[in-house]
Amino acid sequence: MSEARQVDVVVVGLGVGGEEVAGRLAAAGLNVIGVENRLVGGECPYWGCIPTKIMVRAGNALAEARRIPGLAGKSTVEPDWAPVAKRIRDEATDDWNDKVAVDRFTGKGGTFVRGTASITAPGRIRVGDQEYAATRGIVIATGTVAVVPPIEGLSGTPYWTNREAVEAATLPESMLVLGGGAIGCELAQAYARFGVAVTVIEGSTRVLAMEEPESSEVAAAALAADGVRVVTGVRAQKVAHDGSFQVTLSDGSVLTGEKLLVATGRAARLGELGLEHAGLDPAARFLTTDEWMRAGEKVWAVGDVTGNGAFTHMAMYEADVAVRDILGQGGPAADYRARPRVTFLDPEIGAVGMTEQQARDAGLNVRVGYVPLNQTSRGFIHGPGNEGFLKLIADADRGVLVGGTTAGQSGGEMIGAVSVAVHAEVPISTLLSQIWAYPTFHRGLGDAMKALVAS
Ligand SMILES: Cc1cc2nc3c(=O)[nH]c(=O)nc-3n(C[C@H](O)[C@H](O)[C@H](O)COP(=O)(O)OP(=O)(O)OC[C@H]3O[C@@H](n4cnc5c(N)ncnc54)[C@H](O)[C@@H]3O)c2cc1C
Ligand SMILES: NC(=O)c1ccc[n+]([C@@H]2O[C@H](COP(=O)([O-])OP(=O)(O)OC[C@H]3O[C@@H](n4cnc5c(N)ncnc54)[C@H](O)[C@@H]3O)[C@@H](O)[C@H]2O)c1
Repeated sequence: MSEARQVDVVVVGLGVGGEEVAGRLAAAGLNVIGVENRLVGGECPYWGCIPTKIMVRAGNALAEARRIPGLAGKSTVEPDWAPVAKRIRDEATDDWNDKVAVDRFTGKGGTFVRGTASITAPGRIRVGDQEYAATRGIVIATGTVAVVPPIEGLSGTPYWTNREAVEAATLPESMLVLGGGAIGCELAQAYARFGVAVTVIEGSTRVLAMEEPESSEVAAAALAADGVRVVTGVRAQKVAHDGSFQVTLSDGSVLTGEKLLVATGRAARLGELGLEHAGLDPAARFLTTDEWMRAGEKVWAVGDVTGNGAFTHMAMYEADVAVRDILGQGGPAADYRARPRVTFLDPEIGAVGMTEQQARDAGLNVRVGYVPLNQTSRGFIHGPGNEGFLKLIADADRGVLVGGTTAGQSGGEMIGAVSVAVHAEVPISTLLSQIWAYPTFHRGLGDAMKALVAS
């Protein structure tokens, strides 16, 4: 092994969070090593947000065209996956090539190392034969991978995760989806809109189980409207593959499909990082951090690996906090009260902060304002495709919103207004006196505010 190379910072994993940290520290003049064992940019641009939202955009165009009868005449829709696969391959991922992203990082003055990094001692990282001594510290941004549950027969089969589902140049005739969370639901609807016969198998009693129950109802109805079969409250017990998949469920029934997509959650793989050499627990599920993203002595962690919310905007947010801490710039520490999320179904389901149940569990004096979207002016105007609702959650004692859900057309955009209110703790009295443009979807938030104070 060659002698340890002295640097300021080593960033392990150059996904969304790591690339942001490494790039900004390098641009600030630090001597930064960025290590990535797959593609710089991580899951989001190559197998996550961007390609799946390209699918969603295409599927939504088909769905909107199918709404023309009754609204604007006749339509004939002939779905074709080829332009979607082409956009993903050529425009979004450069055929899964990260040269542009590597150049972006080195252009800021960083040193890129392709390989798998592990900690060998406090402040020390090894990649292959080279050791690095990081005087300022180490940033761990290694993300998560798809969880593959220990179901009998599954591991030996050619099941898909989000990666194969995103890389598919052609579509199967049928697909079973294990898991009705964000990944399962989004991919199920997108595939179904291109003619794939999709069945979602969700172990808990409802899809999108982390969100409001009303969100689960809207999501289940939307999937059903696109021909997706959703079975809930059953778990897969056995998987067999003989060209197609047979999945035996806990109620004894057997489902078949050409492909099987496993979308049962994500896990940080901490066991392979040598964390024990830095005084951290390699058996933990996630790396616990303080409000400055410090996981230990001269160790920071950002993104999915912290378990604070597996979203690109969370990785970027935590990266910003860590960078400011490393550079001694101060500013606000991490604050998770107004964590937004959007499930990109049609209708979109935006949410921020607490659900009603979370607020009740926290012992708050909860008030709820609820409005079905089709009872708002814009919902009525919109007609077909106007499913959804607006739900606001208030802490009546403090007179502020602590959460909300905006399900419907532009639900992901509408949640921005609720995010501001939760983040800035805008008094409900101020929100009530706000003027909401007519007839926008977001004007429904004014209706929900009135329903809240009347409740
Ligand atoms: C199908 C899908 C759709 C999604 N859609 C959305 C969405 O619409 N909106 C949203 O906000 N989020 C979405 N997400 C989540 C989003 O992709 C993640 O939250 C985000 O990528 C997390 O960034 P990260 O930097 O923490 O980790 P990652 O992007 O996972 O990057 C971590 C990187 O570290 C590398 N690495 C790991 N270990 C090592 C090691 N020892 N040495 C070197 N390199 C290593 C990995 O190869 C990886 O490239 C989606 C995810 C999936 C799977
Ligand atoms: N629009 C977005 O922002 C977006 C989109 C996709 C993914 N993501 C991120 O990625 C994360 C992971 O997504 P995900 O959908 O894989 O995970 P998830 O945790 O959101 O959902 C997994 C689902 O699988 C179910 N499940 C687990 N084991 C099962 C089994 N054996 N049989 C049947 N069902 C089972 C769970 O009950 C759960 O509902 C999300 O939580 C989110 O943070 C975000």
